Amino acid sequence: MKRPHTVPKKAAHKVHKRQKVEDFPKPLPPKAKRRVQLNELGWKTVSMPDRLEDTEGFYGLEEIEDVVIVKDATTGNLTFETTKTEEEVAQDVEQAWQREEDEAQRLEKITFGEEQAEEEDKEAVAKAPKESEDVAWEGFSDDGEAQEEATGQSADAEAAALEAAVAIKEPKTPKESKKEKKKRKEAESKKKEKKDVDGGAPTPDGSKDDEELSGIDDHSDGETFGPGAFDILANQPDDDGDEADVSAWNKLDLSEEILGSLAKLKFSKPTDIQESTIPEIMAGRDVIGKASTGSGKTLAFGIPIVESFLAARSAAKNPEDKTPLALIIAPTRELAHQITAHLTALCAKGEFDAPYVTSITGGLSVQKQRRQLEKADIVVGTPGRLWEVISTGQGLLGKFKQIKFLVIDEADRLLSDGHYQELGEILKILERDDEADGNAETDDAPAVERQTLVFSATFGKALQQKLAGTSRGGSDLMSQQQSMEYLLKKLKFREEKPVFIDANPNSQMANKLQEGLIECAGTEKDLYLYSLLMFYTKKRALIFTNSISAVRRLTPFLQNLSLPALPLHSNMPQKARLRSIERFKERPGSILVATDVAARGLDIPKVELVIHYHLPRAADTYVHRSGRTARAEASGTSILICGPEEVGGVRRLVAKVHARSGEGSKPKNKKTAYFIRTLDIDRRIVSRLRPRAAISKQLADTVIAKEKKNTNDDVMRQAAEDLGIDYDSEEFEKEAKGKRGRGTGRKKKEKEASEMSKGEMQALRAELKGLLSQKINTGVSARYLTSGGIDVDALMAGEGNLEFLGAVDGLGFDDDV
Ligand SMILES: Nc1ncnc2c1ncn2[C@@H]1O[C@H](COP(=O)(O)OP(=O)(O)OP(=O)(O)O)[C@@H](O)[C@H]1O
Repeated sequence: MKRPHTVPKKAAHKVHKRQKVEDFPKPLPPKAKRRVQLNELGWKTVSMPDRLEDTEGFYGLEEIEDVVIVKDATTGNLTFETTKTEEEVAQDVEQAWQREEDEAQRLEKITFGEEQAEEEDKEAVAKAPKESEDVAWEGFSDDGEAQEEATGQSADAEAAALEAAVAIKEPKTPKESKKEKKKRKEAESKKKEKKDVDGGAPTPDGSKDDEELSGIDDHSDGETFGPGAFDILANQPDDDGDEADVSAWNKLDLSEEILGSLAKLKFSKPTDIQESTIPEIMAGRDVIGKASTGSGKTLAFGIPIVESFLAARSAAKNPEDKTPLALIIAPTRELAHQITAHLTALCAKGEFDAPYVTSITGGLSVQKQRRQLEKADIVVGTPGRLWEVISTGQGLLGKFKQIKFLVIDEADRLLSDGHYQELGEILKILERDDEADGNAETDDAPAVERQTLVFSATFGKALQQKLAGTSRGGSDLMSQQQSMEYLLKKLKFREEKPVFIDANPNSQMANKLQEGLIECAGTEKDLYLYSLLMFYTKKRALIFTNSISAVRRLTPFLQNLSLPALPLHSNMPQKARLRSIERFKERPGSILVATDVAARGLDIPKVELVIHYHLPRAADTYVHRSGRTARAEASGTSILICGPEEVGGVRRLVAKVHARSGEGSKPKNKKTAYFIRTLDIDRRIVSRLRPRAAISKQLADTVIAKEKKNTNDDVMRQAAEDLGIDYDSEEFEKEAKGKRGRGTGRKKKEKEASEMSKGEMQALRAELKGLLSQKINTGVSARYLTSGGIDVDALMAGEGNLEFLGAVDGLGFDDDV
């Protein structure tokens, strides 16, 4: 039996025609049939052609043998029966787990680039240093501006109002005391001694040891995805063996182990949010932390958790009684894996026994995750899978009730309507009084003093309201206060007043982000997207859409135009999601076309351009999407493509996002007129790109229509087989004809597209190839792609993209904002 779209087929008995009946051995008595649940069986994955996986039109196929579908004649309900014994089924399941583990390990090897390497030269590759695309990270500026913002907040009337709800703590830069200085000096000299003893000495071939090279300890279990997918910290430029001077961290009273890790990572100083939250968390306070995107919030809560792990090491328990120390909840799988990788990498750089950090997310085996939980110190997960695993596992409830840290990352998202349900269940069980429940399993569990830590770049409720919504009334202050009250209500903080730390009170957007918009007819967004990407060739770009179908359509549209586009959306199989991110990260100049599943938290180095193909549905989404670029010290650009009717909404949105900077729509600096600048694309160039864009769109639509038709046919055929009737697609279509309704025009187009012949498609591809080989030359006279952004010298010299005469930089933005 295959799922999702095949019916069970009994193995055909091949009987030799001339064989006599009496030659057969006596038939075995029929095996007893047992009713089974499909999700309890050991399904085998059916390999699919790459083409299908890449278009992401399928979820993948799995098959199972010896299972028949039984239909109840009266109710029509379907049940499933097998002749296998319980042991046989258990064996199948065990084998399925094994296959899954093997597959995960294989994937991980691909991630590390090891599979091919193994064939070529195992040893040489194992020793070779991994290439890092990153430039040295210089650390955050500690200049007066940030200080001013911070101190400005304390005097702010808003702060007084908020204080009613939470204890506000201003970010501060404490001066190093004599004691601290002494401690720092001691630590530094100890570190030096240690280095002198064991090291930093290169291995004979000049490379570093394996652990340091790999960056992330993957625990060899295949489910904590390794550096390839999320080598957040492994990207940091520490390959030269040098360590940074980390004396700027001393005021935070961190352990030598963590200081050692930070030195190796070359994180020479804490970011504002780290500096202000770490001491509070280490002092046992509940903390709500707000800071702009890419400002290091993960380590702001991660470092104190690891410190707590290190402090508790001596009180090691029997592994059987092991309980996780921290539970970190994030809204998406990718973010959960990234946080896991981030913390694992922090510890891998240190010289201590690292805590076991594991991800509990959908898309991977539940059983295996349960096993991993048994040894986990830090658990990072998405609410749905966490709830499933905790609530159905044995003894896990009691263990989780003893966690010492509960972290809600991207809290405004997780606590918003529509996402809260499963998180709410988790919170409920964590708070539940067992004695009242009579829950014997956890009666012995001691009451634990748990710290609750809540982080995000956006907290204002107004930011969550839809653009078209009613957010005009009420100031941002009110909404922020409301959202704090909301948080206090939903989360059971241990303290009456958790500390609220806003590291960037005057701005939600990253410092070095430049914002622009391009106006075009709604029907021409594809063309303008292509034009923009042609202009920005070689920039790593992230394109956001509001729907999965748009991702499915735009990816082949861009690929047909020879642009390296990759898809990312929540309906893709998990391994394909990870693969897309990995490729996006590896290949300079690649393009990720994504839904908002990529909007929050993802920390992919060197994303230089974010394009909003669809307008974000809410202002907070705009902040988070745009925050995928201009992270840490880097600069980046965010461009909205909008139809004429959308421009007003966009301006409102941007005004709202920048409202707290206190400048309204005043100029950001002398050169840039407003926070967001309208980009004046040269329409002549766009019109020269139109023919190729049109053909590419036609091809992409055709492929999708054909796939859709095939999938529909399969589904109909299965339904027909289940019902015991014949399915004839043409007959079915004839019957459907005449039933006219909404979407008939679209369906007609789809049908036409799905019927395009191979020859016609080949002809279109050839035509497109011809067009792509031509230069788009407008002559070097008037205006170019955008006013003021063209490097005319480069243009004259024929530099930049060969297919498209134009500079690749500029776009009328200033380099330093
Ligand atoms: N002290 C530091 N010095 C230098 N780099 C740092 C420091 N702390 C964190 N980073 C790096 O900064 C980047 C952004 O960190 P992180 O992902 O934690 O940001 P964030 O604030 O959680 O962003 P978002 O709001 O988008 O989730 C990461 O690549 C991380 O390795």
